[in-house]
Amino acid sequence: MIQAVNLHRSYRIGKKSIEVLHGIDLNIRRGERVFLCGPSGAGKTTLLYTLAGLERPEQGNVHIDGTDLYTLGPKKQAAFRNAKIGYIFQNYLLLPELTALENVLVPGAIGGKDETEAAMAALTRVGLADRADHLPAELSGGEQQRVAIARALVNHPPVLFADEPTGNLDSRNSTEVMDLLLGLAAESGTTLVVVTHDEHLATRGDRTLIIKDGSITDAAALA
Ligand SMILES: Nc1ncnc2c1ncn2[C@@H]1O[C@H](COP(=O)(O)OP(=O)(O)OP(=O)(O)O)[C@@H](O)[C@H]1O
Repeated sequence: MIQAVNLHRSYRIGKKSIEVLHGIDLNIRRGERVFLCGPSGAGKTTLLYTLAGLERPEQGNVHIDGTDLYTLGPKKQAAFRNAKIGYIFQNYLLLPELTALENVLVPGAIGGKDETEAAMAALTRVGLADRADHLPAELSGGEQQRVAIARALVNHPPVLFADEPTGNLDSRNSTEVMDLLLGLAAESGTTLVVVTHDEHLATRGDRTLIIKDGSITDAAALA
């Protein structure tokens, strides 16, 4: 479902260029749940952005469901992402001036009865139907994260990326949010890639990958 070949990405800081992704190859099967771990600054977010079409690699390519992401023009790529890819950003990234319902509506073509129904259905799936009119500031961290999950899933994407979805939550909320994410993904056969620092949570998928020094290793291979 997700195939990455020879991904290279570096950042220029002053005069220095630092290579963050060092020729990464990756194959993730349809419906597989993969956890991605690694030290802070190892490149987990950069890899997720690159796999999701949000950051073009300097070398290499990414195929999602058979489509070569970075050969698409900007409009086609945006439409492809909207249909195929859900993304849960680090720190929720909800728009503070919009209600929970309006935040979930953001990925759709704004407005229309069907979109509102779909957004309400997504909020219901994450247990927040009664909070639809609340602003993010009126919600707890766990609730905000659930709104972000509803937003990522509103279009029923076959692929879902989640960057530290429990990073700001206490352990009870972390378990609840991870249960929800894994449950929703299992219900619809979603391919799931989750970045986490939490080694306990990282064992709950089908596979754990470790990124270190710009390269990726299967955790099972290290065991
Ligand atoms: N836009 C940018 N410009 C310059 N350097 C960047 C940029 N984005 C990331 N980096 C650098 O690339 C490296 C990898 O960053 P990335 O955010 O991918 O790491 P990470 O593994 O997700 O870290 P964390 O676990 O702390 O979130 C870091 O050294 C970071 O400082």
